[in-house]
Formats: sequence, structure tokens, C-alpha cells
Amino acid sequence: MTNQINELSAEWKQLLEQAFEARKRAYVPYSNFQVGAALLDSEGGVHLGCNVENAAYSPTNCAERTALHRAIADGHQARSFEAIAVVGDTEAPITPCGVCRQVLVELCPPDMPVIMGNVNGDWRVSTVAELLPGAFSSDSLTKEV
Ligand SMILES: O=c1ccn([C@H]2C[C@H](O)[C@@H](CO)O2)c(=O)[nH]1
Ligand SMILES: [Zn+2]
Repeated sequence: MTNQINELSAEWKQLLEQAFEARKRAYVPYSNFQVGAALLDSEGGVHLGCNVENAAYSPTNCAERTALHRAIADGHQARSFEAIAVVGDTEAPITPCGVCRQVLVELCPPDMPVIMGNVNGDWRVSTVAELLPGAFSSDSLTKEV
């Protein structure tokens, strides 16, 4: 089920708008598919990301990971984030790829909202844990011996 943008809280609406702006910076000579992300930190700061592609394809960085890694590099603590918005030109609201879901699980709280939108203003919200059920995470590496 999707919703229209005017039903969002003001904070999430603003985050989606920032993701929409970040999308314009995408470097996408191969797919021509622009994606933007905006990550809200615990102090109210916003970290923008766009997808950055590569001729060798696999080094391509998605918008979500650009924003997350940028925030970590700027000194923010893993799992201190409050929300992320992502926007792409998809028919339904864009949905993060599997690699980004794994990175979201690593760096964000499990109940953190992921606000997914498209350029038409459709949106839906899920949480990090809902997007990757049964995730392999840091917990999986801790075993009593
Ligand atoms: O949630 C998504 C889905 C795709 N992409 C990028 C990767 C690639 O550059 C292009 C096409 O898959 O879109 C993102 O940045 N985020
Ligand atoms: Zn991705």
C-alpha cells in the first residue's frame, strides 16, 4: 500500500524532500537511474547520499550506503541514527537493495524507520528489521564457548 506525501509528518516530509534534492547529484552514466537518500542523525543533522556508479559496475555505491558511510566518516556513532528517506523514479516507492539492507542492519537501530518514496510523491514506511528478516548481524558472531 502506498500513500501520498501530504499525509507524512513534517519531519519525514522534509527528509523525503532532502532525499529528492540529493538525488540530483547522482553520478549514473550507466543506468541513468538517479537515487537520493537523506539520513537523520540523533542531533537533528541530515546526511545526504546519492548513487555513484562505475564503469566496472560492481564498485557502484547506492544512495543509502553513500549517506550511511558518509555519516560514519563524519563521526556519528553506529546505531545512533533516527530515520532514512530514499527516493527514486520507480512506479511504487523505491525499496533498498539487499546490500543496503545489510548495511542498514549493521549501522542503524532495528526499529529505525526507512521512508521509501518516488518522484510522484508516493511513499511507504518500513523498519530496518522488517526489511531484512533473519539478518546475519553482529549478534550472529557472538557464541558462548
Ligand atoms: O535503493 C536503491 C536501488 C538502486 N540504487 C542504484 C544502484 C544503481 O546505481 C542504480 C540502478 O540499480 O540505482 C540505489 O542507489 N538505491
Ligand atoms: Zn543498495
